[in-house]
Amino acid sequence: MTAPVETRRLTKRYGAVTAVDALDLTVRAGEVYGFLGPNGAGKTTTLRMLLGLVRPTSGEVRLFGAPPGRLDGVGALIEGPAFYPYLSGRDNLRVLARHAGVPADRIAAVLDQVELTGRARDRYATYSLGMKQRLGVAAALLKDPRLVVLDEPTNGLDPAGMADMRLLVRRLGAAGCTVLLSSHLMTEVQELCDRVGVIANGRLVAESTVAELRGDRTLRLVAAPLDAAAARARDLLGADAVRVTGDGLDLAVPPDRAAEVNAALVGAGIAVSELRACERSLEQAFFALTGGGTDD
Ligand SMILES: Nc1ncnc2c1ncn2[C@@H]1O[C@H](COP(=O)(O)OP(=O)(O)OP(=O)(O)O)[C@@H](O)[C@H]1O
Repeated sequence: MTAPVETRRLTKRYGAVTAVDALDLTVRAGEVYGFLGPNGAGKTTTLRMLLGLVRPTSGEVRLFGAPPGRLDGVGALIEGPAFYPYLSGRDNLRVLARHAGVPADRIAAVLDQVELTGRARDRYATYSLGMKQRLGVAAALLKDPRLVVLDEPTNGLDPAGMADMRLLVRRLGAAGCTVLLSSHLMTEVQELCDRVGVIANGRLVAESTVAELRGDRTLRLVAAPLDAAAARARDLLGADAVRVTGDGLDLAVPPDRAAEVNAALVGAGIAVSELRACERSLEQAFFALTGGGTDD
């Protein structure tokens, strides 16, 4: 097992509560992996087990093939970063770098990476929440890790802070760093991640690319009269492929059949006012998988 992250049947019980239930997940080198689930699904517990902060009840964790705990090559922001409020951002990083045996020249590099160079001399206490969070990422990057683990990195941030953090994650990914981030925000995962693991009630209910999870693209049709449109579409595409929803039809066929569908309906004297390709949002896919929701 040499993937950045691999778990086998990873399980954590707290008394009667099974927080994480036989989780098998794999994060591949170089990808941005989104760990998605509603509050209380078991995300934080899983990340803490990955980092060796919580001992699993059973099952196994391997980071780059090794047991967790030896954190070289792994950077993490898992609980709110703890910094000295009266020290500057740079001095806080100096303290951490000294403690971790990291050369001092890394400090300027990581400040630059998280775009805090201009505010590096200011006291931590004067930072916005987004800046505090970015300093937390800077601390996680000090050792130039191959894997970065971020627990809900945009949680509590305002829209601008969220945008900054997402840009930072994208840059890390583009630079070849493997990123594992948890989130309860589907739009965020959809936007940022190459692959996603969906967790509900401690169980992994899906692990795939965002595109695979959304499933096949289909056609959406609005036409009048709708009954006649449905009948003609069933003749053409088969009854199973046609579903009446709201004021239109969902057609479970690839979008490249749009011209053919349009010609058939117009030929039958039906007025087609809308015909477009559509894909499930990750949200719809998530509902379909879990029957539950997130806070998005
Ligand atoms: N130390 C603990 N003792 C008892 N129960 C715990 C403990 N830590 C977590 N749990 C329980 O385990 C379950 C999963 O919690 P966890 O924090 O991992 O979920 P999460 O997906 O990270 O949610 P959130 O986004 O709210 O943090 C919850 O039911 C939680 O109450």
